[in-house]
Amino acid sequence: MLTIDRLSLQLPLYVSWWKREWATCLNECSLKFSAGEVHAVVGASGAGKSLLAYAVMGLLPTPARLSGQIGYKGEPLNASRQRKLRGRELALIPQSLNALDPLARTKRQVAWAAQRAGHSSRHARHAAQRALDHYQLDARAQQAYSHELSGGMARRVLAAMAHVSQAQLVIADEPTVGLDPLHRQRVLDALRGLADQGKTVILITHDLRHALPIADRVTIMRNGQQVETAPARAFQDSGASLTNTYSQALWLALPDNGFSSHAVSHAPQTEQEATVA
Ligand SMILES: Nc1ncnc2c1ncn2[C@@H]1O[C@H](COP(=O)(O)OP(=O)(O)OP(=O)(O)O)[C@@H](O)[C@H]1O
Ligand code: NI
Repeated sequence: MLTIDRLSLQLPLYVSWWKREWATCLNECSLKFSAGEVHAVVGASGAGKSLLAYAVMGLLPTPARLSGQIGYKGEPLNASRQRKLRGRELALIPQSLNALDPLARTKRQVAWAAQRAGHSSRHARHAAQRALDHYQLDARAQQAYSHELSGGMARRVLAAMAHVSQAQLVIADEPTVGLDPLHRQRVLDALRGLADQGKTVILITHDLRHALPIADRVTIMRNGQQVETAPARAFQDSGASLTNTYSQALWLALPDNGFSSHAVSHAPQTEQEATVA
């Protein structure tokens, strides 16, 4: 469905106002995402998760140096295809709440997302209403402008927009940050539901604990590199079937597993270090 092959990304880093260097933000990432699965991409802040999402959607900042291949349904996903499919076949629930249009009320904004996906305007209004109800956005929230919404409400509006897009591929970038447990569960269940309908769902999160119950596979990222891709069931007991010490440390650091956060910060960066350690 979606294949990422040796994707590397460098972005400019201004070491002083006249001197620009290129910082490697993604380093030879190769990933495959299949229809019908929730594939979680998990890593600490700055690991490169959002940039991976932007690279797939064609929303990287410029200038950027990108190498490697991205394929979608067997064909290269180039810039013109990304433009054509974005908001239709490819949907992103962005991490930043600034993605909401400050000049449109909630309901209109969700209806636009549905219309963009190809619904007639009447259908779009219905689809928007269903999605808004699903995410428990009440009449007041539906009439509100984005600055009048709480962070958690705004995040649910973004989820509703992705929901109405009818996309084949949904990338949800930290979709549950700031949500209470009930709403978090609704969003996660909705993502699982999309995968069960045969769609491809990429769940980006720093929280392995929330991802595991709905994920089929998990990719752990660190410092722009993909550390390991494993089935979600590998994250159990002592994590012995995980091949990488950092993935194991992330798993063991979860509160129910002994809470050894020391292990995460001291996990070796590379396999080479792991052998040395
Ligand atoms: N527009 C940009 N220009 C330069 N560097 C950037 C830009 N956006 C991100 N970076 C750098 O790329 C790295 C990865 O960023 P990214 O946003 O993908 O991390 P992330 O894994 O999504 O983190 P978080 O969990 O905090 O959202 C970071 O070191 C960040 O500083
Ligand atoms: Ni991010």
